[in-house]
Amino acid sequence: MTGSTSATEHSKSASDRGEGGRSGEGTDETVVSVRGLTKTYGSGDDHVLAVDGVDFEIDRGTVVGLLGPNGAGKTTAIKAMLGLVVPDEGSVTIEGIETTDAPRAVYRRVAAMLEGARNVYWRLTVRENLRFFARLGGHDPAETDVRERHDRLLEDLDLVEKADVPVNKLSRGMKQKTSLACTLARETSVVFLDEPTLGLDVESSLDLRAELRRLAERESITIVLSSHDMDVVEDVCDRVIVMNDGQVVADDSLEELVDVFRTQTYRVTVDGTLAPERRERLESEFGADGWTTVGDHQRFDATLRRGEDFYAMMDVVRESPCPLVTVTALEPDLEDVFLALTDRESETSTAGNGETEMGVKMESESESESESAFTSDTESVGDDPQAHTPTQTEAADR
Ligand SMILES: Nc1ncnc2c1ncn2[C@@H]1O[C@H](COP(=O)(O)OP(=O)(O)OP(=O)(O)O)[C@@H](O)[C@H]1O
Repeated sequence: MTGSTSATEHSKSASDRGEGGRSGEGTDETVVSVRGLTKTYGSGDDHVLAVDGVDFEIDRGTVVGLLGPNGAGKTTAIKAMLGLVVPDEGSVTIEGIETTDAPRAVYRRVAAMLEGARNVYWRLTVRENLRFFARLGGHDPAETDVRERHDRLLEDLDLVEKADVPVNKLSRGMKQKTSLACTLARETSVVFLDEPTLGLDVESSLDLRAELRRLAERESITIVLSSHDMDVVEDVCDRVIVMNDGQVVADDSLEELVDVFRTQTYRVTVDGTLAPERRERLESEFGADGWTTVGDHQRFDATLRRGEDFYAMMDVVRESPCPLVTVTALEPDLEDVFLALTDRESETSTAGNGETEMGVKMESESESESESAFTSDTESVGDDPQAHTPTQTEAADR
């Protein structure tokens, strides 16, 4: 895909300059290392190449946004990083430990919030949940440092007043915050978060973003998050990895990625109305969108994949009987970058809540390799959490 290639090339050159690209040889600070990761589901004609030779490294204390359209391979990559999927080829290490060699040692170093509020025990209070999840990870909740950690989480996530309230009596946003607090209830090196701000009001979302930044900056926790809320990604992430068709199509600092597209997003205004065929051509060849009519003028926006596309697009406009009025360079946002990279503008669906679906969805997964103990943290307990049967690892770790 042209757009992807061009952006990746930019990323690589930025990386060569040491300005933000992170792929390459690991360093002492490398916490997550993914090398040549390949995973195929099924076989024969029905096989799906979900992840295709993915490489990246993540340094300690970095907040990484893993983005990509539906089916891009994000979930599979995350599951491989958690040790829930066995790669066909390649390897994943967490703090130097191969996930396939020592899954239990890896579980102690990672935590994940994969299904939002569904991973906590609704009949237990917020504090009881925190204590439970700390114990699950081998920490004694009565120890001073664990207690202090829980108090701080309650404080930071504005849950102090609700600490002794059963989770099923909380609002959706508070459940979500409880879930995040439980994910952080024990000390780990890496935290994977799927849509961490989903369902939160603006204030809670901002609190949570601040907490994530604090965790990364003060506690050097490495965070990998997926979100379809580009504001969250722009606010919280140091770095963005974009996947498409099983491959990494961009991996760079947020600033570099947006910079790459800064000179490539335009608003074009013409006098009159372009013919439908010409409009269709601008849409299909240059991704024109945002069509608006203002008085006698019509305008559209386009984020171009290559510099030379600008001239080609202007030729299409100039061939029309509508005189060109203005062309303005626009400041792109991460969503423009994402759409240009993944070439999926027309395919990107809109969820019922009006938000664009770009994040990881974990809920419908059920596969043979996922029976590992890690799922204990992510088990859906719905309305009857007490019915939960501890898995082997829960029992072993208690
Ligand atoms: N258990 C499975 N069995 C067969 N195919 C699978 C399985 N899990 C994922 N796939 C396929 O692998 C590809 C990558 O899926 P994956 O879930 O990793 O992508 P994703 O980027 O997380 O997508 P989404 O955002 O929709 O969750 C898709 O084509 C998907 O249909």
